[in-house]
Amino acid sequence: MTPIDGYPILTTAAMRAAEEACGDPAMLMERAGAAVAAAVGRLAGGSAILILCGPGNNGGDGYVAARLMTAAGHAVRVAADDEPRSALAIDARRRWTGPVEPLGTALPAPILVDALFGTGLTRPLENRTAAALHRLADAASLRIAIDLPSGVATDDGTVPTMPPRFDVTLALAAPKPAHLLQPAARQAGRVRVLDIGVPVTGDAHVLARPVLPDPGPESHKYSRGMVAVVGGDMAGAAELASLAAMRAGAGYVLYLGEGQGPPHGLVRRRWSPDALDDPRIGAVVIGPGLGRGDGTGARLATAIGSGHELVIDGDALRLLDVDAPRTATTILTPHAGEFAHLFGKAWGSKIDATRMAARRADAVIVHKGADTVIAAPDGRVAVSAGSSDWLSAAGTGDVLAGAAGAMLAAGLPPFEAAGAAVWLHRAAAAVCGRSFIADDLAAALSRVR
Ligand SMILES: NC(=O)C1=CN([C@@H]2O[C@H](COP(=O)(O)OP(=O)(O)OC[C@H]3O[C@@H](n4cnc5c(N)ncnc54)[C@H](OP(=O)(O)O)[C@@H]3O)[C@@H](O)[C@H]2O)[C@H](O)CC1
Ligand SMILES: [K+]
Repeated sequence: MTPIDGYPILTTAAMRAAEEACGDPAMLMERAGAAVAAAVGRLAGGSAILILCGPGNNGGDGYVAARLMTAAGHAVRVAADDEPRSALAIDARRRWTGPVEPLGTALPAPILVDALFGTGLTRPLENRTAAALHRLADAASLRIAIDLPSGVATDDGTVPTMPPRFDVTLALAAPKPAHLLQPAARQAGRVRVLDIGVPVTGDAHVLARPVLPDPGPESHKYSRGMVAVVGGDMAGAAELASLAAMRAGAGYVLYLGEGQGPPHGLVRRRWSPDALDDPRIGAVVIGPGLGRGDGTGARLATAIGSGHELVIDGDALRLLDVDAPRTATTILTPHAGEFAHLFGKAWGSKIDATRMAARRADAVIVHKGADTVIAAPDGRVAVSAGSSDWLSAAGTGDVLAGAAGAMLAAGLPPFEAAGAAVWLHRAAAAVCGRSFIADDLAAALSRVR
């Protein structure tokens, strides 16, 4: 049972291709069932287990696990409505010698294992199946989904049928998009990968802890990275971005706008058209608090023309022409509304849509949300799992933009810089707990850096 950080994310088709490349499918199901049996056995302790089996290979995994756990001394019952249809599942069912109860009348058990549907779900669950799943899940004290909660669409994280909320989902071989994308991801609970000997690769990964450069004896403020934050109508937002850049590790942050006061380490200067003419600037952050008034378009044009690496956020995203050529490395940080404004109606999953947008804009895109997706123009994707719902507050996006500026100025390539900023932002939110404010979040970056 491995945490998912850093794992490749596989779609249904990619998972099938990986399985096929592995040879004997019966051996794979036996391995999957054995891995499930070991994991569920550990989670269950001595409690009784009820396994719900569907007609496909997800159900087949359930029958194999039931057989192996019974042999290991666990109290296991099986419930199913449909006879198995795939050859593998038929064989797995044949080798389960215990009774199979109807779903509708099965009594609950403390440990519920959902092996109804996995990657092969093609339509909503029948009402009676969904009702039985919810009834039995509600009565259980631990709910475990095999591969995926039954009812979610593997490749885009939509929910043709809303499953119960599981405590643990055991992803076979690799996480799938539905383990990360909302609303499905919420229902999966903690996701752990079971290694079943299928090698998996891909260009989309679960965001992993970044390797961040630490200062050394030779370091000085400019070598740690100089970030310029372009201010505008709302000083507070740009100041938050500035503070976040400092807390994320930038050696020198220059705030170009109105306003006075702490922190005293922040260098304040009025905006002027030549304000960015400093070769020591490593990254420019523009958008937080920029506003949409007169002169904001000119500030954005100056930032883009400066040739410095860019983080474009907030109001600047409303002014940006994504198709206009830019020479500088760019990170764009849209939330869903800004993404729709920039790129129109999304096609496919959030992963697909963000990847296409990154190609089109020739920029790294941080498509924010409870399931933040980061994509690079070369097709690489990282998805952030498990961020705090308390991040849904004003100013948290400004903090992310500032952190991204610090990572760029520190010399990280843009895809890695964006991923590092998202990681730090999420980690800072985790240490802040509940009902924190954006200022707390910025301050907490120092604790997780
Ligand atoms: N990852 C691995 O290496 C391994 C994964 N395994 C497991 O296999 C499943 C995928 O198995 P598959 O048989 O492709 O799919 P499912 O078990 O999810 O279900 C497909 C069957 O269910 C029918 N179906 C689909 N949707 C519904 C629905 N809403 N209601 C009723 N029936 C439904 C479908 O029939 P069709 O009519 O759509 O053709 C199929 O009969 C994967 O998730 C893993 O658990 C293997 O063990 C090997 C290793
Ligand atoms: K399942």
